[in-house]
Amino acid sequence: MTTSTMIRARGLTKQFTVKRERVDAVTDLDLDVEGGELVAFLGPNGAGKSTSLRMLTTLLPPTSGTARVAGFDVLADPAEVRRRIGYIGQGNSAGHAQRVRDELVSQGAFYGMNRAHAAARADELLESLDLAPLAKRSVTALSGGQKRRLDIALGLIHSPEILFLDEPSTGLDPQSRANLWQHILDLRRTHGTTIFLTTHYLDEADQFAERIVVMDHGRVIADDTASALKSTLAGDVITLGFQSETDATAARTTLERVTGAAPSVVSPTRLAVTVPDGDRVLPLVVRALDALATAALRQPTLDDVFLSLTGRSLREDATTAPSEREAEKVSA
Ligand SMILES: Nc1ncnc2c1ncn2[C@@H]1O[C@H](COP(=O)(O)OP(=O)(O)OP(=O)(O)O)[C@@H](O)[C@H]1O
Repeated sequence: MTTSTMIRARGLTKQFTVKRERVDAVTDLDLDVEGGELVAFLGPNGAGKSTSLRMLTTLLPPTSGTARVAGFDVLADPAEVRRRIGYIGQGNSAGHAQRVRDELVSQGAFYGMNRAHAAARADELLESLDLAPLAKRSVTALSGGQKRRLDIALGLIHSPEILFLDEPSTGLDPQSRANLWQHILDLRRTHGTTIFLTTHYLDEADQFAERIVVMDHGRVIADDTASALKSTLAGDVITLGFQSETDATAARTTLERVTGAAPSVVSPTRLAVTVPDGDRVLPLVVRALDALATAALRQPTLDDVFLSLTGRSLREDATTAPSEREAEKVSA
């Protein structure tokens, strides 16, 4: 482990037993994160992201395997790990009826900071997270986006070297999401904080994280930059919509013959196929398929990467059509 390695996990595994059945939540997680990296953990519901985060933050003991975070072993030295990390879970940590600034100062006291030090740090964070005008407001009177920013301030009060965020932007409107991301990026730029977060929003992971770790069924199935992951799918994605599941199923053989590529099932009535030269292939596909309802051509997204790795879509609502250059309607 080099001095700047912030996370080093080897064979990290967590099994739960639910009604005598074994649940393999995380299996053999190997992970190295260097100081200053911004890593996004992606995966469908139940993939094992939160369980991984909870093991790395000492909240959950692993069934087997090891992890060192900020230089300390999560099992042997949990207190040392906690001193050096911030963790913001899915629920709100900021839930009390205290005033915003008082909540921060109390949190500092929890970490053993003296009052003057905690107050000075609270003021610094209120400023950098755009919360200064709300310092005297009761926490319960904050909006969702403001509360999430306060959560982040609470996680940062003791100046951690690494910040873990579990779905920081879930439930926020697009403007608050963009604002929150601005703050996360600023933090990294100004303090060099290592940031490890989970998200369901593929677009924000694509845009902001320099490294994407994809998890499925408790295992890491991809780990690279967004552009490297997408470039493994060199070419264009043709997405086709059908009136019925029967039509979609019947079209698969023809589609494979015309394009020379195996189609993926996006939803019961939607197929996708990746081809090197979409402009040339799309008209051939449209001519060959009678029962086609919609056809669209676009660049690959992270969802296409997941689809090609697993045969399933990462979108929570896989039946929702993508907005990008959507559907030239070709037949009814
Ligand atoms: N305390 C627990 N007891 C039993 N099973 C659990 C427990 N916590 C998680 N699991 C199971 O472990 C698996 C992984 O769950 P986890 O919450 O880590 O997934 P996730 O990727 O974070 O999902 P989401 O995106 O929905 O938050 C799931 O099958 C889940 O039901």
